Amino acid sequence: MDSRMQYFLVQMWNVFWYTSVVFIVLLIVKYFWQRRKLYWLGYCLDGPPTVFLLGNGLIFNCKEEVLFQKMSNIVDTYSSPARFWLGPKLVIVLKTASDIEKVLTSPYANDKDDIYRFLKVFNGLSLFTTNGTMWKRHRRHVTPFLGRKYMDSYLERMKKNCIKLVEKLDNLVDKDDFDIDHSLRRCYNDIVTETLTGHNPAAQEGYLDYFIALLHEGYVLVHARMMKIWLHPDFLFDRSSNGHRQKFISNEVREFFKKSIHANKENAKRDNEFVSIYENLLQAQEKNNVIYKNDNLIDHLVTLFSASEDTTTTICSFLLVLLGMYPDVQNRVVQEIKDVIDEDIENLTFKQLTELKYLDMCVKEVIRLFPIGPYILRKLSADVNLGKVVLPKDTTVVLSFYSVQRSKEHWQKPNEFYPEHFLPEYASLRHPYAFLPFSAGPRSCPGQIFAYAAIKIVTVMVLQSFIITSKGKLKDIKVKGDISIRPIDGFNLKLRRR
Ligand code: HEM
Repeated sequence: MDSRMQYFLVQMWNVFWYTSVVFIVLLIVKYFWQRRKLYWLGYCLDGPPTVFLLGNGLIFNCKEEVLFQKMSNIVDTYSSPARFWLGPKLVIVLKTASDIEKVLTSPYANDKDDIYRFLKVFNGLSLFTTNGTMWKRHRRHVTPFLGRKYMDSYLERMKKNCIKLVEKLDNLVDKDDFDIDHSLRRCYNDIVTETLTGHNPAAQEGYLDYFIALLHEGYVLVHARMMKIWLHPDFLFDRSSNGHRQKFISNEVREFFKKSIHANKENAKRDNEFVSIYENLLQAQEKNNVIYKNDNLIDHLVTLFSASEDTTTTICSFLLVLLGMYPDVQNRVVQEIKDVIDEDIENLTFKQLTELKYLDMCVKEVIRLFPIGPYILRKLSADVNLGKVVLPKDTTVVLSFYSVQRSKEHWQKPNEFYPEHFLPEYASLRHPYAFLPFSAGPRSCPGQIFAYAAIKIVTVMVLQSFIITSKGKLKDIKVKGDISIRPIDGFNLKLRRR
């Protein structure tokens, strides 16, 4: 190769190299520009003056009085166009019942924060991931089928699966401590899938263990992405091994629902009494195609499934472990079950479940201590007046339900398992926004009736057959948080035949 040719090639290489560098820099600038509002500068009301990292931003924790003095400055700065466009997103963490009430009753706090976009990979366009009119349409479409009217029919399916659960647990009687989460998760996967699609996937026979493990991996990936700034760029994440894995899991989940719907159609001739949520959604869509048009009902199924399977399993596991730690409470629940239902599970109705008032108090106390959604994020679509200060449009508010549900101001024994917190005489005096496990307002959880029914029926049937014992006390439970809160050491307990 002569020297001119060599010179030419070197120059070409340099051009290629510098163009690539400029191109990559431009891509990074474009990404940061587009996503600039995903970087937080936050202020947390009511707390010692510390700084902590929440997901992808710094939150300055300071005393409420100090913050409100500073607040007018902050709000003025954010109202200036330069800071508004160039500065990081403004995040305010609210921890008091009255502040949370003002946000949740405002018509300008119904939109989810941008960070929920990472759920789209699983949930598509559905309740979790949409805002505005599209969200309203989905909400009107889905919520009726989670109402009281349908509970007796769902209860029949729940009972059948609980009978199987009791059979399976019978093999573990008098054995060493074991983690109840595994058996409950299988049971709730059967309950939820059957309610949603009409098909029972036989999770309790072990047919779904691989799928359950995949699901958990999927939840962990989504949560990690929400929390870690370096996993945010789609361009990089989609090409990473985690990105490929997430896509694979998402496809598997969707395939699972398509197969379940198909399997139910095959079985429909044998059992045509039960109408699944999918069939109801389909009928409603056919009747009101213009209003309810959603290209993919699978998005709704995946959303309802992911919203219910893990939450009910986790809360019920916490409840059984706590009943094992507090035998007096367990005995009271057992007595109440005898009084209201006796042994007559076959004829058990949804109404009877609602009459189990003490069990209800126990479930509430567990969700108070371990709220599955310890905080939620909303983006304000207009200024919201907190009284002391006006939060500007586009602020992200973090509503910390965990703080308010453990606050001395509202609870006699904030860090203890004390179902009496929910005695009507105490509950009626409490601030209505001091207990918000299902959030409140138009975007509150539409599945709470279903959740209470599913948790109560499993507890009733387990307690009718077994005495639970678990070691330690509430204070010994150390929790970790991924997409839900769960104990680091698992939900360990021991069973004896009752
Ligand atoms: C103990 C169980 C449960 C708890 C503690 C719980 C809690 C919550 C909370 C706090 C929210 C608000 C989230 C936010 O605004 O970011 C929510 C939303 C939601 N939940 Fe639940 N949930 C539970 C069970 C269920 C069940 C069983 C279903 C369905 C059958 C369900 C379906 C949903 C849906 C679809 C939303 C989104 C609502 C919307 O944005 O319009 N949840 N849940």
